[in-house]
This record gives sequence, C-alpha cells and structure tokens, in this order.
Amino acid sequence: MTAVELAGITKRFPGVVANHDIHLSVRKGTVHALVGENGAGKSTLMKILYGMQKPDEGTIAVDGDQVTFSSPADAIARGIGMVHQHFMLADNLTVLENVVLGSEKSYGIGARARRRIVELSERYGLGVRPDALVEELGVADRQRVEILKVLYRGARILILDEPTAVLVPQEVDALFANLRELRSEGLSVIFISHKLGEVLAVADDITVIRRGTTVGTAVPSETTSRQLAELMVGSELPTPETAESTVTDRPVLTVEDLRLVAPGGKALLDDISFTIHEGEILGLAGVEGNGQTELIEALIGLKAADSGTITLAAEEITSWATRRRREQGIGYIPEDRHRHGLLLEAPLWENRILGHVTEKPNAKGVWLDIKGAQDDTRRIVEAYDVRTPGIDVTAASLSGGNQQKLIVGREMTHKPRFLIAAHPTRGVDVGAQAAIWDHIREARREGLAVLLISADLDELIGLSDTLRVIYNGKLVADADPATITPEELGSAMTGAASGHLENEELVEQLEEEQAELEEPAETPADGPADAPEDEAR
Ligand SMILES: Nc1ncnc2c1ncn2[C@@H]1O[C@H](COP(=O)(O)OP(=O)(O)OP(=O)(O)O)[C@@H](O)[C@H]1O
Repeated sequence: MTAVELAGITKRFPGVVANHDIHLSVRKGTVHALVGENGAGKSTLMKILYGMQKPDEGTIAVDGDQVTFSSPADAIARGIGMVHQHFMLADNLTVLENVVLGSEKSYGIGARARRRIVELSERYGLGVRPDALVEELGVADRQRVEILKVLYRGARILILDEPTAVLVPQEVDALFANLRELRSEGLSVIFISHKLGEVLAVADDITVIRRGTTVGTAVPSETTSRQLAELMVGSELPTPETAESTVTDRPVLTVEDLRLVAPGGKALLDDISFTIHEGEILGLAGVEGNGQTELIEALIGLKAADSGTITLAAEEITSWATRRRREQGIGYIPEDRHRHGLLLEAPLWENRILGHVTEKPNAKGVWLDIKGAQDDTRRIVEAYDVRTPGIDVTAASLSGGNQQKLIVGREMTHKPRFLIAAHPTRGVDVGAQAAIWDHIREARREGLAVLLISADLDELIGLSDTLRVIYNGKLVADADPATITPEELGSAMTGAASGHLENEELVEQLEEEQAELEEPAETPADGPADAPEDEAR
C-alpha cells in the first residue's frame, strides 16, 4: 500500500530547475530515506509535499487519492507533518502549550489535550512531559516535542529534515527507536539525511536524487555507504587521505582563566584555559548549550569576558573589538549561518564582503572594491563547488549546504591564523564534507590553528589533534582522538566523566559512576564521606 506517490514533479526557479521529473513512492509503514548532494532538490521536493511550494508539473497522491495543496494547512489536513531542522518551539511556554498552540480546536487546551499528549507520548515511546518548560529541555527532548506536535495534528506521514544533525550517538539511537515505533503503527516517515551510515541503519527504502532528478533507489541491506555516496555524486569518490600530525610548539591562541557571568550571576564560562598551537586543531565536544556559544562570542569579541585573558600570537586581545580581531587573523565559521553568517536577502557577492569589509580583495584603500569582491566570489563559487546559477542571486535562494560552502570559502580565503569553526560541515553532503575537511587540513599544514566545535562526533574525532569536553561552562575532560570512540565521547559530553579519558579508563569510570548511582546512598561508618572507598573501609 502506497502512502505517498509523487510523480513527474518539476519545479523551476529563475536559472535553476530544482526538481525535474522526480518520482518518489513511499510505502505505508516504512522509513523512506531521501538522499542527494547539496542542491540536489530534496528540500524543494519536501516543501512541495508539505504545501509550501507549488510544483510546475507533476502530481501528488496521498493514500491513493490525487491531491493539490495550496498551503501547509492543506497538507496537514491530509495527514502530512513536517519536523523542521530548526526547531520552532516557544522557549518560555510549556510542552503542552507548545503542542496545543494553533491547534486548540482538536482537544481544547486543558485536560483532554493533556490526555492526548500523554497517550501519544506513551504509544510511541517519546517520554514527553506535558508540563515541562521547553527552555529546560535539551535538543533531543525538543525534537521529540516537535514530533509529538505533528502527531497531535493527526500526521500519518512525517517528514524529518536532517533530524540527526544535532544529536549525539545515543540520542540518534533513541530517535531511531521512536521511528521504528511509528513505523510499526503503520505510519510512514520520510527522512532526509547526509549521514549515509544512519540512512542504511534505519531506512527500509532509499531514493537518491542527483541534480534535481531521481537517479535510483537502493535497498539498504544490499548497499554500502560508499556505493550510496557514489550513486549520489554519479562518480567514484576519492579515498580520504590519512592525516599526519602537524602540531608545533608555537602557541597561536591562549586563553587563561576565562570567566563569563550571566546577568543573574550564573557563570556561563568558568575557569576556561587552553592553548592552540600552529598546525593544531583543538576539538571541543559538548552537548549544545554548555557554554560553546559564549566561548565563541568571547573569542570573536561579541561578548566581553568578566575576567581572564585571550592572547592571539603574543598580543593580548581581550578588550579588542570584533573587527580588529578579524583583521588580525581570526576567521569565523558561525554556528547559525542564518543569524551570523549571511545576509539572506543580499546577493552572493555582498555576502562575500560580510565581515571582511576592510580587507582585500573587497577594499582598495578606504573604498570598497566591488569588482574585486565579485571576481573573488566567482573564484570561491568555483573552488568550493557552490552550486548556483550566478553570484547575483540572493543567499536565501541557495540550498542549505551550498550556503555553508560559501561561508567556509569566504573565511578560508582570508588565510586566518586562527579559525573558529562551529559545525563547519553541518548540512553539507559527504563529497562537500570531504572537500571542506581537505581545505581545513591543508591550511593546518601551513600553520593554521583551529578551534573546532561540532555535533558530528566522527568529524570531531577525525579532524582534531586534541579533544576537550565542555560541560556546564567548564572544561571537564580531555581525550585522545586516536583512541576514543564516538559513543565514549558522547557519554563524556553528558557530564558522566571527567579528567583524561582513555578507552578503558572511561568505560571503567562510567561503570563506577553508574554503580554508585544505583547503590543506595549511605555514609561509610568509619571514614569521611568523600574519602576514596578503599581508604574509607
Ligand atoms: N526559493 C528559491 N529560489 C531560487 N532557487 C531556489 C529556491 N529554493 C531552492 N532553490 C534552488 O533549487 C536547487 C535545489 O535546492 P534544495 O534546497 O531543494 O536542495 P537540497 O537537496 O535540499 O540541498 P541541501 O542538501 O544543501 O539542503 C538549488 O539549486 C537551490 O539553489
């Protein structure tokens, strides 16, 4: 039985055919993955299915009935729900308020609504608490609220746009368990992802689109991630080079005793000290919201530290303005490309100038050099394979991954000596990811120092020379990227471990802590409560 049938879908934008004669058939009660390079046309296709955009040609059938959607409300009425990558919950409201908002007619706003939320949560193993305040929830819980929200509106077909990009491995497993629950109840899930290993683990069917057209379907049990990637790009992929260490003993960035306090007095960063040397990538692991944003803002000069010092190449820059820091060689790939990285409504070449107004090739003396900026934008588009009809289109019209490639190209072009790279490959496809890694590694060979922040633990472990874990605004642990696994790092990020983490050590430490948690708390009869166990007895 087919839940959704998209046939012959074509969608044109000025200068681009985003979808060309696409076919997608989703069976009822399955997880169907949609994969393809950046700009291949995945989001466009999903926006069409969700009623956000109208196709120029083609038909949509839901449960065998031909439908036309003029708005998401039409799609929702036919049981289609979309969980966006950027969560859309109101932080200061409770889960119940968020879920009910805009859907008050279904079950009211009181006891009936609550009952329905609890029922859905239990049925699909979502563990959602109606009275929790959204601002107190972590990323994975917020995602479950988003899923519950679409189920509450009666969705039988769920579209998930890169749902795992922000999750640690344990959370990904939990999400997949939820998806399997949905599937076993006869719901269908369309899952967009660039993480091909995950796609193979969770999908029943896979549709691959390349340059706007369906190029094939794959059966997960008969396909490897490499084959899938090659189907996506239409050629063989190069084997990634193994990275040799390029770390020197020459410090580029030194942070000492950095402390940043929120208006209410809570320490957002406390006792932060580290050094990054020429040729070194320091990876910072942490669940989002543990001080990473504040640390980036303190380093780039968007927030003033309350105490402590920041030194760049032997000069103390703690009180310098952002522009001066940029001019002295700090590059910045921001975590939220829409808020800090791009002017969405401006053309690509203006975005190329952003943050580098006074630098070549954007400036000639005190004047802007528009031609210089435009020529260099064409060069970046070429070198970083930004898929666009030209440099005059707005940044908003690029696909997410191509926006990211533009930012990375811009920042790397200025040959920074210190690069803050926050999720540098978020949303980019495997081919582009490998290319961005190569660019960063090449710059590192020439002496670049990098602070890498990433939710992609494979990336963090694969690229970093040194790993530190941030938890509650403090650096709580360090780990050796040569030996640690993503699962171990994921556990350390939730604050379960501290100190130096080696494989076995970490496992032991976690087991001990787990055992302690499970034991009833009691004070040893003949020793201080905090003495090590063997001495206390
Ligand atoms: N509103 C728009 N105006 C103009 N062009 C657009 C618009 N939306 C998408 N495009 C273009 O359509 C093509 C397909 O984009 P789409 O966002 O669907 O790709 P995608 O497969 O989702 O990519 P990614 O993996 O990077 O998110 C791209 O070339 C993009 O630049």
